[in-house]
Amino acid sequence: MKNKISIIGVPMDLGQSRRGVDMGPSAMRYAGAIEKLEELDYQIHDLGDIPINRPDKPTTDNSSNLKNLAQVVEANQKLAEMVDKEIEKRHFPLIFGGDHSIAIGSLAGISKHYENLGVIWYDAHGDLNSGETSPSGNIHGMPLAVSLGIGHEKLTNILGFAPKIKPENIVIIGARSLDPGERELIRDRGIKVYTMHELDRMGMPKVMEETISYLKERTDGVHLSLDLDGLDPSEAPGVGTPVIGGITYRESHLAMEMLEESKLLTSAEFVEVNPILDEKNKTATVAVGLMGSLFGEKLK
Ligand SMILES: NC(=[NH2+])NCCC[C@H](N)C(=O)O
Ligand SMILES: [Mn+2]
Ligand SMILES: [Mn+2]
Repeated sequence: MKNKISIIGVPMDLGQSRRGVDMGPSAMRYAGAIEKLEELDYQIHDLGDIPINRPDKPTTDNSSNLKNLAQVVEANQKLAEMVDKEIEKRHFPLIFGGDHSIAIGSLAGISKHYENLGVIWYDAHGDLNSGETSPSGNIHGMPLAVSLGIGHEKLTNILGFAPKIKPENIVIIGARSLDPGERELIRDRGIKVYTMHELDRMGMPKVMEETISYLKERTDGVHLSLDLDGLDPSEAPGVGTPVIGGITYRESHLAMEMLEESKLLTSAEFVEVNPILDEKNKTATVAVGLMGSLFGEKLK
């Protein structure tokens, strides 16, 4: 029997302020995501895109500085419910963003099914802000904190429980732009982080070996949340918050291949692809290439 992957597109751009990232799911489909996974002999269930309620102009909640809070909550609620159902059917959820605020819904739906869900956060950023520490009010800078139960109650309490994950089950890879409040949280909660400094010193093979054995010991499922801005902007230019000095294309493929070999992953998402800021759909193409490695494309 073929393994089943359920693809859910989330055309969300309300978690940040640059338009176009809502076209990420189409860009990845256009770059051949479905065909690639089918070639790798998976049975694909493409559930299409979740409808997003778009306000005429950006809204800010009176009780907080969070932008478009109501719409972000609504979309993540829907996403969480869909992900939950797919896992119940024993399908592997693969989510296409959209900005990174959608990880709130993914993690809500997934974490219902695990005691100790592990999370690999492949990103230039920590996304560990809350309303109090955020420099921008953009919810895409908050999903990892929200999943730890930190932040606005409407976000932390999606599906009616919090927290979704434990700090010791998180590994951040590729960080190079952390706000002061995020650094504090990482220190206080003991979150494992491989910054670009560690990547340079240790190399990707060692970083992934350590990540895999660390998560293998303590988790019963692992979600990969891959923000394309984790890669260097020369190789993935179509992102809203690029930071130079990132992970290379080759290192990223190796990371995906090592994850595939580990058989640890139980869900994944690819986020922050913005075709308007891209060069000829390069970033979506990189994302689809990485999916290939993650799902077993290599010469054996
Ligand atoms: N998912 C992302 N690209 N996040 C970028 C966050 C940038 C910054 N730390 C903020 O809170 O606004
Ligand atoms: Mn990022
Ligand atoms: Mn991110």
